[in-house]
Amino acid sequence: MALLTPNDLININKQLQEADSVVKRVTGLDIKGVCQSLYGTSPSSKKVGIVPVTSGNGIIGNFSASLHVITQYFGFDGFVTDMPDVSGYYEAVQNGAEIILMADDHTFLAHNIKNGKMANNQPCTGIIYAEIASRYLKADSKDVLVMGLGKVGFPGAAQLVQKGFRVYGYDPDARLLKRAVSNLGIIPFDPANPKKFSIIFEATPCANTIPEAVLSENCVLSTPGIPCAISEELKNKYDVQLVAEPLGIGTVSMLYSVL
Ligand SMILES: NC(=O)C1=CN([C@@H]2O[C@H](COP(=O)(O)OP(=O)(O)OC[C@H]3O[C@@H](n4cnc5c(N)ncnc54)[C@H](O)[C@@H]3O)[C@@H](O)[C@H]2O)C=CC1
Ligand SMILES: N[C@@H](CCCCNC(=O)[C@H]1CCC=N1)C(=O)O
Ligand SMILES: [Mg+2]
Repeated sequence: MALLTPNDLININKQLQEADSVVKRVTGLDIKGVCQSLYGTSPSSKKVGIVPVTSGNGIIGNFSASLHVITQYFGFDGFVTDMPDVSGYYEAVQNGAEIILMADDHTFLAHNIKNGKMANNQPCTGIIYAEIASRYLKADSKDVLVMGLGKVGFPGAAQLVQKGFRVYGYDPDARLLKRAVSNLGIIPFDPANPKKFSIIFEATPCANTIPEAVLSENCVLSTPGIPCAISEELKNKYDVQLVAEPLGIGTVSMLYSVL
């Protein structure tokens, strides 16, 4: 499980603002607008209880505080409980939380205790980053490249297939590539025989996963992957429209999916 570090989350509000302006440039919508079109739900100021969890590797510095900033940025009424774990959950419900946000080392969930809906961060992240990529106003074809077909990448690839794109996918894990080809009907991308794309979605925990040969001028790279999939040098050389943010875009996708 690739865990966030406090350093990934420094000044999350500025990171959200920067990501929002790229999303607007790429899709014509802001992040909230993409969520509304994805889930058909509208903005809400619902009370969100953020519960720190000490299990496993324990509390991650800046994590709960960042979730608080994220809920406020997107217009929800968030609060972080004083206590963690079971006591924190009890405190959140006692203080009127309608949605609970909490994460251990394996699962980051949003649970709407009023309507029973529950969301998992991994598919919600893949779906929204794929949706942003698919809405690139200047895309010159329906071809899209997906790098990484794991817990975030596979649901993102499924979203792109569902929206009628011609999805080329790659993962060095042959089992996962085979699963995506047989379950989603994607085209296995051959790194030895690359082609250029204007839309790329990446979801891997590795740097430099995007070969220069697939980059076209002004292409969109939509990636939740940490560290970033592309070097600053390549990003500048091709003027890549990079949509990348460590926590907030995936979280607001979870929140809108449980409204
Ligand atoms: N920004 C955000 O909001 C979020 C970011 N993440 C990050 O997204 C990344 C992916 O997370 P998961 O899908 O849960 O991990 P995962 O381990 O389930 O999947 C990652 C996949 O990438 C593949 N991969 C590795 N190198 C590759 C390469 N060169 N080309 C293509 N595929 C390659 C691996 O074989 C693996 O199947 C992690 O870095 C995680 O921290 C996860 C959730 C939210
Ligand atoms: N238990 C800790 C939070 C652990 C979160 C681990 N999961 C990740 O880092 C995932 C979530 C999005 C990106 N990576 C706390 O409450 O402070
Ligand atoms: Mg994110």
